[in-house]
Amino acid sequence: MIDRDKAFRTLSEYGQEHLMAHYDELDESEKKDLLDQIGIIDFSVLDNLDAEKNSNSVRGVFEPLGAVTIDDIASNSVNYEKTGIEAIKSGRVAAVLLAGGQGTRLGFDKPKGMFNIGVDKELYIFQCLINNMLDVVKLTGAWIPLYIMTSEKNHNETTAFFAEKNYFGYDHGYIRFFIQDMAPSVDFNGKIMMESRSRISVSPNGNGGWFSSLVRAGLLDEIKEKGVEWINVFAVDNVLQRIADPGFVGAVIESGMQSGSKVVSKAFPEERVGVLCLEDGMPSIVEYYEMTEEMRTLRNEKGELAYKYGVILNYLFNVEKLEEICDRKLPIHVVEKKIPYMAENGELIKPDTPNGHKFETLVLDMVHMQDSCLAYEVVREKEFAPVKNATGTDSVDSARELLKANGIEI
Ligand SMILES: CC(=O)N[C@H]1[C@@H](OP(=O)(O)O)O[C@H](CO)[C@@H](O)[C@@H]1O
Repeated sequence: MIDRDKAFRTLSEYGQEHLMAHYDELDESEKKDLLDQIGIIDFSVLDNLDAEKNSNSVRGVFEPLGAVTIDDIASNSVNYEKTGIEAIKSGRVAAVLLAGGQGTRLGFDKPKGMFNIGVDKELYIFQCLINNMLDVVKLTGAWIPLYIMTSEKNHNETTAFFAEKNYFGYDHGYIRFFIQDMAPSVDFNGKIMMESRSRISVSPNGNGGWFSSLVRAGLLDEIKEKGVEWINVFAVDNVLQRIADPGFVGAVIESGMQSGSKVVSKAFPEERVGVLCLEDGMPSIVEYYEMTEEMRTLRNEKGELAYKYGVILNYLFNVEKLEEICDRKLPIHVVEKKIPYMAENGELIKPDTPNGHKFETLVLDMVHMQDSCLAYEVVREKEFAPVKNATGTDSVDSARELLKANGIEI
């Protein structure tokens, strides 16, 4: 633990002395709690508030990137699957589930994966994902090591839930949990916010933090000891996605590329998915909110969207390459958010409009650090049912329809 003076020096270096304004009024355990938080926060992220204007907004020259299409895959599936099954059977494939988030946008104040998407029966989001993995376990006869990233906010609830549900039938010897690192939240003047007199406002540092958090948790050694070569990283919110999909794994291995990304053909220009493309000749993803109107709507000579391959947040990375790039800093995205904060009178306020910034690294920036990335096109109706909102597009309702259409009882 750092002492009071050291904490104060660190804060003054970054103009954040106000975090200790109430220090003398705190009891001993609160004092310790506050100093512990100051001790672990990486204050250097604050530098991005100025640097942001320069670094993240300057992008290279974009070009569309081709994919192995649904038709290509159909004609090579036997071959791809054979290669993928071999890799899975020999323990060369693991999976990482990004589950640090809460179900806030669904109106659900628990880990998102604990949301029950079932109608006539219980069917949790986590359960859908595990069931999808169990299909591959059945096919290959091999358990795929699964690493689940939680956050400080939802770790205890998530681990207790999995234990209570007996890991939904997955061999829990193959499941490990690790906690995502946190970053502080700031107001529009760059001052870190407080949630109470002894609690600094922090939030998970974006889904790009998964690899460094995994390394910090000491799990990379285990991954290497097991002989894992490929890691399939996937998001919690797509209940139809295939995980450690032998066809995808096999196609990436056969292609000789360093990484792979599952993609869908975008349904319409404004669809809220990032697009996989080339930036200065290297694979890159441009998020939906970063795309220019021209990039969103440009058509090729066939009349299709030029940037048509949307990512579904299901990537395959090579462990050796990840180790090589892990010392390189991922760009930090400064994102406007609604951040609960303590007012002058000590009351916790939950704002209705954005009132500050959070700092996030994004997994998609790791794609730009790869020499190559195979875009692997999947059938959206079969593999893409994102649960982002309570109703409407990409919602609980639309995901339920898609689950039913795929013969899954809900
Ligand atoms: C930072 C990140 O990984 N963003 C992802 C993620 O976006 P959301 O803003 O979380 O919906 O999921 C999309 C797929 O549902 C994917 O297209 C996009 O690239």
